[in-house]
Amino acid sequence: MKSEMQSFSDIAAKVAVRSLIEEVELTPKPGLVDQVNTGAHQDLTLQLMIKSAETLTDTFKNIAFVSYGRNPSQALREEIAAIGRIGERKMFEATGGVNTHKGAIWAIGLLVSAASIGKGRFTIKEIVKRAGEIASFPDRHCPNTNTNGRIVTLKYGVGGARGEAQQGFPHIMKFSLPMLYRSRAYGLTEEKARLKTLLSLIAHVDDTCILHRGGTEALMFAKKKAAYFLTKDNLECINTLDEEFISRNISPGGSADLLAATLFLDKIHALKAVDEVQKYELIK
Ligand SMILES: CC(C)(COP(=O)(O)OP(=O)(O)OC[C@H]1O[C@@H](n2cnc3c(N)ncnc32)[C@H](O)[C@@H]1O)[C@@H](O)C(=O)NCCC(=O)NCCS
Ligand SMILES: Nc1ncnc2c1ncn2[C@@H]1O[C@H](COP(=O)(O)OP(=O)(O)OP(=O)(O)O)[C@@H](O)[C@H]1O
Repeated sequence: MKSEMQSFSDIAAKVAVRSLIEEVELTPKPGLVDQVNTGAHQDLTLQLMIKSAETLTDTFKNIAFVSYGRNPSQALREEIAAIGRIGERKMFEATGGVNTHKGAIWAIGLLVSAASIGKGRFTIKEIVKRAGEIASFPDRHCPNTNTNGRIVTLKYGVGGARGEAQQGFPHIMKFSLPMLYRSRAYGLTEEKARLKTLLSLIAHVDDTCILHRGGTEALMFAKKKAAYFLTKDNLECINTLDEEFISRNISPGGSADLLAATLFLDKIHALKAVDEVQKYELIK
């Protein structure tokens, strides 16, 4: 029989991978890979994104397993960083060197770890708080390479993926989760609710993917346009935004990662209320 720790790790990994797949399958999305086009990307496809997500199951499972019932600490930070880096390697092997989910491994990896610290019983607020604590321990084994994110965070003085996590995912707590819940309560279809959730992120996140490709001008453009489309009831015209992003080479990859992280938190929270048998039914 499986231990509680093994069951939770299996479930958390399934929910994490499901969230990644649901993010990429959401269509339309401006500038991002979806079921209709590959957005502002020449090297990514829907199939590659799904394959990449599926290779990450063991990474998330192992992160949950080593985190179960522990407290945030330097030791835990280093253990999950090592697992996260193995995950990144597997992702690059599966995609032939293309970056499909680097930011997502980071954000969702931390959230999986935090949820597992609480043995699946934490509230969303507790999960993001613990994730922030883990991310705030120094990454002593981080290779000293000049990643796009690092170059851009220094150049423009923004927090990027690291800052977002260290602060306890403020854009999820302030914008995307409230938008998801409000849109559902308002009676929007789940698809539209998720699209609005994504737009709420693009309108506020200092996305290093956008900054790296197009600087401040592109970031300002993306934020302004997303805020404008959020005021529209008819979201069908989102295809126009997709065309504008593609023509300017804008890809809000950081917001896409945070959308997947939002879906992860929403699902993990929903699973708290059901018993073990129902859990497996729900995540099948
Ligand atoms: C912190 C990470 C993301 C590296 O960050 P860095 O900015 O140097 O890298 P890079 O530019 O290659 O990737 C940044 C990624 O974050 C996403 N992103 C961009 N902006 C933002 C933002 N504002 N908020 C959240 N995510 C963002 C993008 O999609 C992008 O893919 C991460 O790869 C890392 O350090 N991993 C080590 C393994 C680890 O510690 N894991 C622990 C948990 S699994
Ligand atoms: N649906 C999606 N479409 C495109 N990118 C996504 C999607 N979902 C998540 N992302 C995120 O966007 C990032 C890819 O962005 P990008 O290709 O700009 O990064 P890069 O490879 O670091 O830089 P560049 O391609 O500009 O040289 C991935 O790390 C991934 O986490």
